[in-house]
Amino acid sequence: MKHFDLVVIGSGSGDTVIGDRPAGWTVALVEDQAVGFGGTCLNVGCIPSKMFVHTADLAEDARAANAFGVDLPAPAVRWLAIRKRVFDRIDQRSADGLRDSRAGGPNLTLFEGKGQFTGPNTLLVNDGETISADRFVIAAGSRPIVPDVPGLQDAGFLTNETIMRVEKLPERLVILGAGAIAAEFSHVFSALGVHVTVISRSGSMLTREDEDVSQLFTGIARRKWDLRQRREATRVERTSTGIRVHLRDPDGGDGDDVDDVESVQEFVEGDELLVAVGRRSNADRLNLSAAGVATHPDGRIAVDSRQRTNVPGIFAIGDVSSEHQLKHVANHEARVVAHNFSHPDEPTESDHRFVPHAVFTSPQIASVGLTEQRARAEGVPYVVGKRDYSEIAYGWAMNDPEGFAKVLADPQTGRLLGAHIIGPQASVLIQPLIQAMSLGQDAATVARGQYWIHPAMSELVENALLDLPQRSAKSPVN
Ligand SMILES: Cc1cc2nc3c(=O)[nH]c(=O)nc-3n(C[C@H](O)[C@H](O)[C@H](O)COP(=O)(O)OP(=O)(O)OC[C@H]3O[C@@H](n4cnc5c(N)ncnc54)[C@H](O)[C@@H]3O)c2cc1C
Ligand SMILES: NC(=O)c1ccc[n+]([C@@H]2O[C@H](COP(=O)([O-])OP(=O)(O)OC[C@H]3O[C@@H](n4cnc5c(N)ncnc54)[C@H](O)[C@@H]3O)[C@@H](O)[C@H]2O)c1
Repeated sequence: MKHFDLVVIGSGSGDTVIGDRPAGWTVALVEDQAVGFGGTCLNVGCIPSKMFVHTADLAEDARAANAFGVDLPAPAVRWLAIRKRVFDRIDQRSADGLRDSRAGGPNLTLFEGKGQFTGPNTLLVNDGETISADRFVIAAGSRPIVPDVPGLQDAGFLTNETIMRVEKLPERLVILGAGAIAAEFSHVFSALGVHVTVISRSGSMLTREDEDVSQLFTGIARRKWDLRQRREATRVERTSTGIRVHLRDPDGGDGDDVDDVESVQEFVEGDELLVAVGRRSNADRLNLSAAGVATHPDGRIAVDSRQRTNVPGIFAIGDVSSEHQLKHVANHEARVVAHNFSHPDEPTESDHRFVPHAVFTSPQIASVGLTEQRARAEGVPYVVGKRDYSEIAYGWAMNDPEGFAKVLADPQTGRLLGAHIIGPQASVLIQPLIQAMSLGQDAATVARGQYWIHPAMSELVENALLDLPQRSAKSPVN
């Protein structure tokens, strides 16, 4: 049996651990290429989706140009050219990674196949070879949840793993779910001219965002897409004209009422159906019971702040264990593990206090820290500052009528508790607020302790901070 200092399962964020491993360690990477070498973010997640989002933004801007006095023809969309631009780059990067890992190099061996534990120190690869190691890092990611809706499997559906590679742009797309993936792909496909229907179980889209953000975005979504609110899928069928999803009001009664509700015959139909109802940890693919690794009730591997599982020598990072299914969190956790391997006497811990995220839809959304509804529910005292894009000079330039930045601060200390932005470049604008929270700066220091370039869009952030009640503000500097 081959023995290694370290075995890493998963080539997504697991790759960072390998890159930063202590000199001289023998390492095995086990990867079954379920989504392509390099994992979700590279192949079927963040990176290709944002390349499509940028393309969609261009098409949307072209349609909006006449409001600025520039008349452009309606964009003609060449789907295969759009897809080729994205995947020529992605597939090359994935292939390069696979080639380099196959070539190995000093002390690196790639095992291509599915890894499953047979004990706390042993892993069976592809039902063939068993390898052993002193340490394991499980970076096995997550996969789309497929809800148990009658007819769904037979009718056929897309997930984030397949939708970006369809051969033909559908004329009509139905999306089940109203979270991050739904919001991003609704924007992508509607901007490319596809009729989009979104099925939301709750009354809103993006319900985990701050209530003001979710409410504004839901209103915008209703104008742009066929948003079916408070609806759940009861049955899916393929008809001669497409894929039909039968709907009912989730509060419309229990299962016995399905017939009554279906007699109303509410359904939506598309040429394609995207299922985007969340993602679940791949921990169940690893035969963890053989190693004795504990999991949470939702299936995620349980880890401590150093990413250690309950079994000595077994670590987990990223979507397989994290409550934040975000690439920057997976990367952070990978760096913590790698650091602690190299510096066992000066261990560091993962910092999940201020995890930001952005939803790259239209308008963009970015957020960090407490939402107002959570502050209320947890009884955290707070004050609010808010500024609309329409109140700052660059917002006039952009013609943005609705977007805003909202900050929550501690009324006593002036420390920021949360920040939420909806509007152009939200994902970039929020960064000084993430920095302030992470480095413990109070709102007044951030607002007045530096210059803000005039008339840049960042004045939105400055003005939201200045809108906080004065008691959390110190004397102005700039
Ligand atoms: C459509 C979409 C868009 C997203 N956009 C963003 C974004 O904009 N920003 C952001 O921060 N996050 C985004 N995310 C989330 C982000 O992609 C994930 O949080 C991140 O990729 C998780 O990385 P990971 O290393 O934990 O897992 P992965 O990258 O999924 O890596 C896991 C790897 O393990 C392999 N594997 C699994 N089980 C086994 C096994 N038993 N044996 C061998 N190999 C195995 C898999 O094949 C895979 O390659 C997005 C996700 C999706 C789906
Ligand atoms: N820009 C980004 O950072 C980004 C983009 C896309 C995805 N992601 C990551 O990927 C994860 C998965 O994205 P997602 O959009 O699939 O999940 P999500 O958790 O964001 O949203 C899931 C949606 O599905 C709904 N839902 C859940 N079960 C349902 C059911 N049985 N029937 C109908 N609706 C149901 C929920 O109410 C919610 O609206 C996200 O949580 C996020 O961490 C990140």
